[in-house]
Amino acid sequence: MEALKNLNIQSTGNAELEEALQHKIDRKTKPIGSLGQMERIAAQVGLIQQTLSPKLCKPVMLTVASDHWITDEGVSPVSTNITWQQVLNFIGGGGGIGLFCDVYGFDLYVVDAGVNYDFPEHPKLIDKKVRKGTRNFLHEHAMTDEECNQAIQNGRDVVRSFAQKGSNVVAFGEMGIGNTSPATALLSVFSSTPVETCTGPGCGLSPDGVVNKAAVLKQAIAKHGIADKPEDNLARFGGLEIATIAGGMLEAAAQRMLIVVDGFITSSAFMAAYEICSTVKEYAVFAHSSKENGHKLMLGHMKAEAIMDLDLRLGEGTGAAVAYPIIQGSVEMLNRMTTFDETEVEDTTSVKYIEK
Ligand SMILES: O=C(O)c1ccc[n+]([C@@H]2O[C@H](COP(=O)([O-])O)[C@@H](O)[C@H]2O)c1
Ligand SMILES: Cc1cc2nc[nH]c2cc1C
Repeated sequence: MEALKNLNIQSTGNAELEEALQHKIDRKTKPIGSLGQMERIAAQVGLIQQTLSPKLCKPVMLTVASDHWITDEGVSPVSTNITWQQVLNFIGGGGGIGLFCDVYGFDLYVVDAGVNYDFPEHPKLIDKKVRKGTRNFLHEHAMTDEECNQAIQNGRDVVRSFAQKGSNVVAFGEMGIGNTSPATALLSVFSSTPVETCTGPGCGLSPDGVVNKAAVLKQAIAKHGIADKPEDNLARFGGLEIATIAGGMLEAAAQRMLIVVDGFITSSAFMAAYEICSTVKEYAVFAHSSKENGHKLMLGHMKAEAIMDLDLRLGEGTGAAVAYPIIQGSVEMLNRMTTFDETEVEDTTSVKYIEK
């Protein structure tokens, strides 16, 4: 696929720096390893930036929106009008993501990847509309190869433009009524898990509705079959926002940016990117474990460790924004926490913690 050519993602691996980062963390006035996942995040950001003193600059939140005509099959409990209405809400600073970006210091942009609405121009809205809504993949592929390619390219272009403006942290979220269906289909396809096990209520489907949703997805997967190439599965079962986010994540890794992944749908985009190039995982932190059924399965499939579990299932990027202070704290710990060498605290680094 054209949009995946000239993609150069380098491993962050550097044994010498990794050891130096670990030593720096171990000299802090704390028992060895006692800041747990925060230590791993600090070392990861150090490796991404190839420094003992990383800095988080100009964090940007990209909430990518699209509609999905699989909704014609009754797979979502709410009207597709919510997608465009929420886009307008977000760019005005509203909704969960508008609020949390304000609280946690993210510069929020909404990317229109395929919303069924003609928006007026707005400084916070990036027009990358490929078409009005992903096709109903019960009957035809969700995207043509060209549409999927365009969406991936758009994601890459948007992220590159922020890297060029000095952002080295990019969080991803999404808005799209019906988009738990493509995310669920991708989970089933990529993890070889029965689709019934992957399917959940999305934004509030009834138990009968969930049974219908799983049946629709099962039929769609049987109709199109599973392709060898991840990008072909993305075109068959994905969504325009999912493909745009996947492209954005791949570009973020190529630009050595830290990627903050939100919930179920954003993680499905990450999973597609991961299937395309698994090195992308070295650049990603997973904000939270969503309440949507398949998310824990999805994270497990990628051996990914989520920062928190707050029973969130809103999407939009909200979990990524809420988790960000933990990432900031991890990096500040590496840079600014006192050490045994500069305080009067007795050095306890010879004490080893034995797991029971
Ligand atoms: O991020 C999540 O984990 C998450 C889980 C369930 C639902 N959502 C949001 O709900 C919408 C999709 O739900 P649905 O039922 O219409 O497929 C979409 O706008 C997502 O942002 C998000
Ligand atoms: C109101 C509403 C807000 C959302 N935000 C993300 N998905 C959503 C779904 C609904 C229904």
